[in-house]
Amino acid sequence: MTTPRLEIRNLRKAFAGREVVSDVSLSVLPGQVTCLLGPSGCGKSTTLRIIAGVESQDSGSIHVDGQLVCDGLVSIPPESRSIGLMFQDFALFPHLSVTQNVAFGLHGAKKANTDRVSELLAKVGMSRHADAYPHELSGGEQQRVALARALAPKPRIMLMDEPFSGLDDRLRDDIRDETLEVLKEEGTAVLLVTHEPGEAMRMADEIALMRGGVVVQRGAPYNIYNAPADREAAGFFSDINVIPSEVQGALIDTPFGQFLAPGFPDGSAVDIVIRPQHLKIDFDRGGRGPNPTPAEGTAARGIVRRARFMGAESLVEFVMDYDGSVLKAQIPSVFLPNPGTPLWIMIRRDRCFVFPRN
Ligand SMILES: Nc1ncnc2c1ncn2[C@@H]1O[C@H](COP(=O)(O)OP(=O)(O)OP(=O)(O)O)[C@@H](O)[C@H]1O
Repeated sequence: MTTPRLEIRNLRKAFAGREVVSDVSLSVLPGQVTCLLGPSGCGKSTTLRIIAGVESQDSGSIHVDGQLVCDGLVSIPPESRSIGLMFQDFALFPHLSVTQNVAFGLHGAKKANTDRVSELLAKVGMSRHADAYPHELSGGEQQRVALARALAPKPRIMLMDEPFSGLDDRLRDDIRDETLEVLKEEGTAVLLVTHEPGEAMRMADEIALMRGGVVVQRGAPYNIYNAPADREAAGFFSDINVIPSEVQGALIDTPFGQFLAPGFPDGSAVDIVIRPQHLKIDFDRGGRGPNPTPAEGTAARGIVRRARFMGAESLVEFVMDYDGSVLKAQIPSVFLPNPGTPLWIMIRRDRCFVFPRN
């Protein structure tokens, strides 16, 4: 089994008696990108600062390549942890050129350093700006130099805290992809903090979903998206529809047909959760609606409340006949029915999640 490049066990940290990191454990393999994803204030940055060594934990341990970096007794200083940092306010040194910025953290033979700086500037596509000063560069170019600077000493681990949030949308996608390519080439283990699910899905080999100081789920983006641990985890990645229901005899009766609910006791309240792109829509056919199908179950009628064109898809909201609740459907084409139109909705049963109601 590969030794994790970074391993965190049972990390805890409280500020003024309030625990903001509660029992966080995770590991990152060499060459792997793990995203610490969660809403603002859930303790992501604090976790990162503890790993970097600029904050100390109350308990728990951190190992790098199997070696203890800190626990309650030992603490290796930040500069000896072989950790590169790239934060949102990645400020380059304004009075140093691009080359000098990248070379800043390098010690040892001058020739080797010059080669390393050239190699990295080539990798991040900044060779022709080697003699420029930061104020002469665009935001994206500064970001590339910051990446080269952080990678120059060949850190074993790179910690990145919302590193792309200062960039505009179009540029951000390009820089993310380029950054990922360089990090993979260098084989660095990366722990990246973000509150944006899209960024985590794009960058991560593994996502650690954090909430209230706790990692609630870890897994590959595909698995987290398609098998969320709970209703909040499902809702963090996209809009969700919730159909509140009750279990009787391991079955849930809904306007969309029966669902299996093995393991739930009789009378327990559950939520059936489905993402808007997994609703299917059919026409009214003078009130007859569609025939039930085994895969999609029974259809239920709703009245269009609003339809919006979103560019690549359309978003249609329905007020459902059965209880007046609102369901949202995302349709991958231009589909803009008028408000008041009756339509029928089926839900893809293989895409539904059943969670106990909190
Ligand atoms: N030095 C500190 N002293 C007191 N409270 C702190 C300190 N640092 C962080 N906190 C608190 O700890 C909680 C978690 O903060 P943290 O920065 O780790 O969250 P985050 O998930 O990174 O959020 P964001 O995405 O907004 O940065 C917040 O409520 C914050 O106010």
